[in-house]
Amino acid sequence: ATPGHPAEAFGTPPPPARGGALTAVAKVSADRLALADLVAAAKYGTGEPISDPARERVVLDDVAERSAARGVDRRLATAVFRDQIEASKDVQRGLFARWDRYPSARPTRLPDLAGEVRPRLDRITVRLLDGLAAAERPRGEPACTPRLRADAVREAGERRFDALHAQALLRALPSVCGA
Ligand SMILES: C=C(O[C@@H]1C=C(C(=O)O)C=C[C@H]1O)C(=O)O
Repeated sequence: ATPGHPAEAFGTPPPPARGGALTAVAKVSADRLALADLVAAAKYGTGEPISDPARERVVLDDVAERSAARGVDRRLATAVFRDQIEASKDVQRGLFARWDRYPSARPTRLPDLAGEVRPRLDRITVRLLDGLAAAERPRGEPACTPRLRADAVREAGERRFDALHAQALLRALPSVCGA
């Protein structure tokens, strides 16, 4: 404690440390959301739908199986990934609308959805589940929601996310705290 520092003197708790388990969850979620740009680019102009329920089923089945192996509550894990998926689709819809309107902003490369992008998403699944396992304690604390929101806002700022991605990142996270 710094003698004479008013906050210390009155026992005000210090601000939450950065780099904690919830911060890591926000970072992995931002990594996943950044991939939505590649997903959108892989689908745009191909007739491939933004929403693919069969693929979502594969993702959620994978999550259910892997969560059990890590001791992460299966319903929690599934709820978190449902939010991740909705957030990804928000970004994809936003990008499609942008590209319809501004042809010069359209992607110049057609990424390979099955061969490149989905395998990258699958690797993030593992990281996010590990993150949820590591964040078990802070997830149950009352400060979870405000801390995670603050982490998401900071993460969006550091990555120079636009409003579309920043909103989607907030959309991706509430279920982490059981909301
Ligand atoms: C990311 C994709 O788009 C959507 C979002 C998904 C996800 O976030 O995992 C899965 C299926 C699609 O509904 C995809 O098709 O792979």
